[in-house]
Amino acid sequence: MSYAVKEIFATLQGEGAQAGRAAVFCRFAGCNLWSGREEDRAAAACRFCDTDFVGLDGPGGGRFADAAALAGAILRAWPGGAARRFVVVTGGEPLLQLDAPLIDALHAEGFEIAVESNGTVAPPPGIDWLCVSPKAGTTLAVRGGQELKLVYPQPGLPPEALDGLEFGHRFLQPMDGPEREANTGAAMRYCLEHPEWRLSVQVHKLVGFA
Ligand SMILES: C[S@@+](CC[C@H](N)C(=O)[O-])C[C@H]1O[C@@H](n2cnc3c(N)ncnc32)[C@H](O)[C@@H]1O
Ligand SMILES: Nc1nc2[nH]cc(C(=O)O)c2c(=O)[nH]1
Ligand code: SF4
Ligand SMILES: [Mg+2]
Repeated sequence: MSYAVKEIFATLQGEGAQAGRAAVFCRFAGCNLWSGREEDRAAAACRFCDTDFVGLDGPGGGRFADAAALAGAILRAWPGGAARRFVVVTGGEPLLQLDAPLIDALHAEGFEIAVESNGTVAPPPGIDWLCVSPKAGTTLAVRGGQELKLVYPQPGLPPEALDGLEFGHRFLQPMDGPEREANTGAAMRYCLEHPEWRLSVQVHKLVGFA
């Protein structure tokens, strides 16, 4: 299978339990919950997205003919040596494209593989760190993983609705947008009253990196 990739770049993970860790980000093009076009946002299943995942035109983006070609591009973007190689596969919705050949090729290059998913698509085996960020009104195809990261607040999806899921870490990530400050305060209050949840601030936006 070929892969449609918006961008590949190295930066620090800005969110969740791995925040601060060096990573190559591989952002796949396309999502099943929004076309990515502003004129479609109001009618989309996911309406608060902060990301441009349309097209192949970002830094390092393009169409990759096979897993070896994409894993090679990801390795070339890794700034460090052989130790602690870490790739964050995101999008768009990465589980529309991430498959066993790419997982095997990245593992063969020594990468630990993290995935950022909306949880509506069943993951292939072999992912080392699965972060699921559920979206109100959608049906989860995933019941567990390493990290649950709920954008907060979401009308129709209170944190309590996710009580039965099996994740090692639970984060509330304040919804960015015009209400970010108020949403951060609300998320803090929820975490204080429900200590099984922790706050995930999007460090890259605060510090000003990608
Ligand atoms: C752009 S998404 C891509 C991965 C996948 N489609 C998903 O939604 O999890 C990456 C992360 O950003 C979060 N996110 C998107 N828009 C956001 C916003 N406006 N404020 C805070 N987090 C946001 C998502 O919930 C997800 O955890
Ligand atoms: N620094 C940084 N950390 C991130 N963690 C998840 C991101 C994403 O867009 O999936 C992201 C991102 O876009 N930048
Ligand atoms: S599911 Fe993820 S990539 Fe898709 S629109 Fe929502 S936040 Fe953006
Ligand atoms: Mg982002």
